[in-house]
Amino acid sequence: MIVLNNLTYRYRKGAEALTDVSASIGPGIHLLLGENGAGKTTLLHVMAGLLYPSSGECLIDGEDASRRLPSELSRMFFLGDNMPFPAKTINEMSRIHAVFYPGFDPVQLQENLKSFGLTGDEPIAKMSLGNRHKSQVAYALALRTDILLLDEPANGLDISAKQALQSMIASNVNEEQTVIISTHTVNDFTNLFDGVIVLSRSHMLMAMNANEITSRVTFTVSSIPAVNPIYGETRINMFHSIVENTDGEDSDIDYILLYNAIMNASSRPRLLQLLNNNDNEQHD
Ligand SMILES: Nc1ncnc2c1ncn2[C@@H]1O[C@H](COP(=O)(O)OP(=O)(O)OP(=O)(O)O)[C@@H](O)[C@H]1O
Repeated sequence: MIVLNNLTYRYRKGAEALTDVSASIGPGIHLLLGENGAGKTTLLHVMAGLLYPSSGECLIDGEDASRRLPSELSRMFFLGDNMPFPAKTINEMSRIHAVFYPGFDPVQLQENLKSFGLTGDEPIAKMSLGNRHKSQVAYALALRTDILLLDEPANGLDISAKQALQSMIASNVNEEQTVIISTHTVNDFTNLFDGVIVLSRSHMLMAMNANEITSRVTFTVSSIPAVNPIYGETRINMFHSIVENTDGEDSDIDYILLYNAIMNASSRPRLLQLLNNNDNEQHD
């Protein structure tokens, strides 16, 4: 469980990147959304213990992330966008680095690499950006850490690699793992998420389980406008809406619609009121 308690982070030469952020994030695959500069990468860095909060705290299973205890570091992996790997190849990386991760599965690594058409022996320095990214994501998933933080994992991947990545995440991640994926391209990962976290302008707008969301609101698509929608958009002559869930039926979350609704100043108050109707920010 990742617990954020009134977490604030201010860069020395910059504005506040996280302001009084609180949430509890449990096992599952969580989508992290927010506009450019919202604070997503900063949040992932704080969770990984790479940045220390200016105030408040980030607890990973009760341990302060900023202490970077070796026992905790071996349970977590952060894959940043364009992160340098200290090895010539992914296979070398697995020999010198994966030893620190007790859950590492070398067979899984080879399977992951194969689904991207890679062997792991390609020199990282000579790989294209997309292929480097593929091999790094394949490696990160095979480490099987309890906490996995992925910053824009689909960046630079071609269409078929994005599809392979989605199936890889679905098949690699088990129920006990907590995976947070920051992305601007939600459609690269359909039907993958157990929860969603939205940051905007350094503030946490929501951190909720998918089933909590669908128990409170319903996502509809119809040829006529919905009655009393919380938020709606017209896409190719169809009305896509978020309405209050009054019949208890689950619907599939349209993450783009949800994000647009929460970023819209008119719909946000009613949406948040419905979503938080028990004032519970639990996200486990
Ligand atoms: N090293 C830094 N020094 C000063 N300010 C920074 C630094 N890194 C980020 N910031 C600022 O902190 C805020 C949050 O940045 P962050 O990179 O966390 O946002 P983000 O949501 O990941 O954005 P993006 O989607 O564009 O990657 C922004 O205002 C950014 O300009």
